[in-house]
Parts: sequence; C-alpha cells; structure tokens
Amino acid sequence: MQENKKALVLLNMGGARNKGELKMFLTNMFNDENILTIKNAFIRKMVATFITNSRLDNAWKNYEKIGNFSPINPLTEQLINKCNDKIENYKTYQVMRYTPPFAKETISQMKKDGIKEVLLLPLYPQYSTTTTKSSLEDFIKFAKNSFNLKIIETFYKNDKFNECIVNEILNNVKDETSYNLIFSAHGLPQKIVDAGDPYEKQMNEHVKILSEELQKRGKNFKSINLAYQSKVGPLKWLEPSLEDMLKNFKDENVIIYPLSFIVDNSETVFELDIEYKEIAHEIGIKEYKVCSCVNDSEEFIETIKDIIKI
Ligand SMILES: C=CC1=C(C)c2cc3[nH]c(cc4nc(cc5[nH]c(cc1n2)c(C)c5CCC(=O)O)C(CCC(=O)O)=C4C)c(C)c3C=C
Ligand SMILES: [Fe+2]
Ligand SMILES: [Fe+2]
Repeated sequence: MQENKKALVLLNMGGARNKGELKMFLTNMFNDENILTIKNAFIRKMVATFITNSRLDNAWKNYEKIGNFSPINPLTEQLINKCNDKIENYKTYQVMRYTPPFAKETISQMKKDGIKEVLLLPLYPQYSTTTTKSSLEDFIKFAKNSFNLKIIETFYKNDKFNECIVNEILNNVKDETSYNLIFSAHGLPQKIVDAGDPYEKQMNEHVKILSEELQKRGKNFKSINLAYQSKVGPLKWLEPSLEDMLKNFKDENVIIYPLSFIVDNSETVFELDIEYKEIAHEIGIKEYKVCSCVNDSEEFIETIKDIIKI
C-alpha cells in the first residue's frame, strides 16, 4: 500500500448506534460550551445532565422508528471508504464530535500512520459556532502542535457542490413549476445568531446562489423558500419554522432539500421523512418529497476533490 503522509479529516457530529450512545450523544452535546453557552462548567454539566435525562426516553422512541440507529455513522464510513479509494495523495479519516470515533483516538492513529500534514474538512457547508467551530476546536485541542494544519471553514459557495444539490432536486421532480421548493436548515437559538454566529447569513446566501443556479438552468419552481427545522427547548430559534412554512402549501406540492447536512441522519430520515411528512399530510399538502443528502455520491467525491484543491 502506498505510504501517505497527508491526511484529509472529515469532521461531523456523530449519532447514536444504540440507546447508550444516544445518552452519550446528548450528554456530550449539552456539555459543549458552543451549544449550551453557560460559562460556568459545573452549572453547564448540571443542566446538561438534566436535559439529557429528561430527553433520552422520548428521543430514543424516534430512533426506534428508524431501525434503532442513526444512519450518520454507516453513511460517513461509506464516504470515508470512497474517499480512500478515489482521492489520491491523502489518507482520509473521520472524527465525530459527540460519539466515537473521537478526535483523541483518530489523532493517535494518524500519528502511528506517520501523518504530518492535515486538511480539516468539517462536513457543514455553512459555518456555525455550534458545529464548525466546535469540531475544529475539539480537533485542535487534542492535536496540539502535532501536524501542519490546513482548514476549510465553509464550502457553500463551491460550484460543484451546488451542482450536486441542484441535480438532486431536479432529479426528484418531473415538472418543477408545480412544486414549492423548501430548503430546510437545522435551526439555531436566535441568541447564538445575535451573538455573531454567521450561519443564518450564510444560509441566506446559499439559498440565493442555488436559486440563481436554478434560474440559469431555466427551472422555475412555484416558489423557493428557506425554513428551519429541529427546534429544541423553549428559547426563540431561527424562523420561519418548517412547520409554519408547510402551512402555506395546503393542496400544493412541496419538495424539501435538507441544506445544512451532508450525510443523512436522524434529522432527515426521522424528522423530515416521518415527522414532518405526517404534519404535511395533516395540513393537506398534495405531494411531499424529501431529497437525499449528497452522502457518498460520485458527484460529492468530485466535489471534495475540488474543495481540497487549496
Ligand atoms: C440544543 C441545541 C442544538 C443546537 C444549537 C444544534 C445545532 C445544530 N445541529 C446540527 C445537526 C444535527 N443535529 C442533530 C441532532 C440533534 N441536535 C440537537 C440539538 C441542537 N442542535 C439535539 C438534541 C439532537 C438529537 C436529536 C434530538 O434529541 O432531537 C443531528 C442528528 C444526529 C443523528 O443522530 O443522526 C444532526 C446532524 C446542525 C447542522 C446545527 C447547527 C447549525
Ligand atoms: Fe442539532
Ligand atoms: Fe431533532
């Protein structure tokens, strides 16, 4: 086997493989200062334990409906394997933030493999302190000065990436003029945005870029919209919510593209495919379709090759 000294590290959130890992996921997530912005670590830990314990059983019921595990891990593994098959000069690794494989173990393997140069690619197209920053800080904390690091912070402006998205949307509709397109993004608490998180601004820019790309191809959806899914807790989150957005489309067709995710996960296969589908049915939406994430598609591997040409 060819000896690689350069690593491409894909960073993502992780997800539950079983109920024990869901508890781990929630505990680690709510202990993350980027998610729960309580400065005092002791109080944050108490609140994290409280939220985890009160959320666990109900949250697990959702995973039971999708086969008792999140698809994020197997799909990420498929993506890593394809990168290792198809991307020359780099060995590709994964690091998850809230469930294994964690930064510490992957970094120790990378050192054993003799890696000197590392390119970090968080699998979040738009930058958020809650995702991108959190994952990068976590990697850097454990890597210390072991590698020569390069970082890709966002890739929502990448043309190849946007071609993948537009192709996936258009492959799912025969006549786009009869569909309302909704870009659905994972929500964020408004106070995180007010504190300077660029996620909402980048999400708006991303929707504008994609709308222009559709227009260039002569594709005219009935409407193009952005909405936010997955609100957790009582605080104000980004609006409009996906639920409110769906209410505009009684008796009409809707196609959803999950814009904040690269790999399908519980928020797509449970929330979008099951939970919001039921809501859409209650509202009286005629046809409700959900696009797949780019996952390990050939087109996305080509996109990664393009992104890492830095
Ligand atoms: C409470 C705060 C949360 C913030 C802020 C948040 C931001 C955020 N999350 C994603 C992507 C994913 N989140 C996922 C699950 C998930 N997210 C939260 C909470 C916040 N997310 C919770 C509590 C959960 C667990 C499920 C639940 O109990 O509802 C996942 C799915 C992982 C999986 O298991 O498949 C993803 C992916 C983004 C992109 C984001 C901010 C931009
Ligand atoms: Fe989340
Ligand atoms: Fe959720």
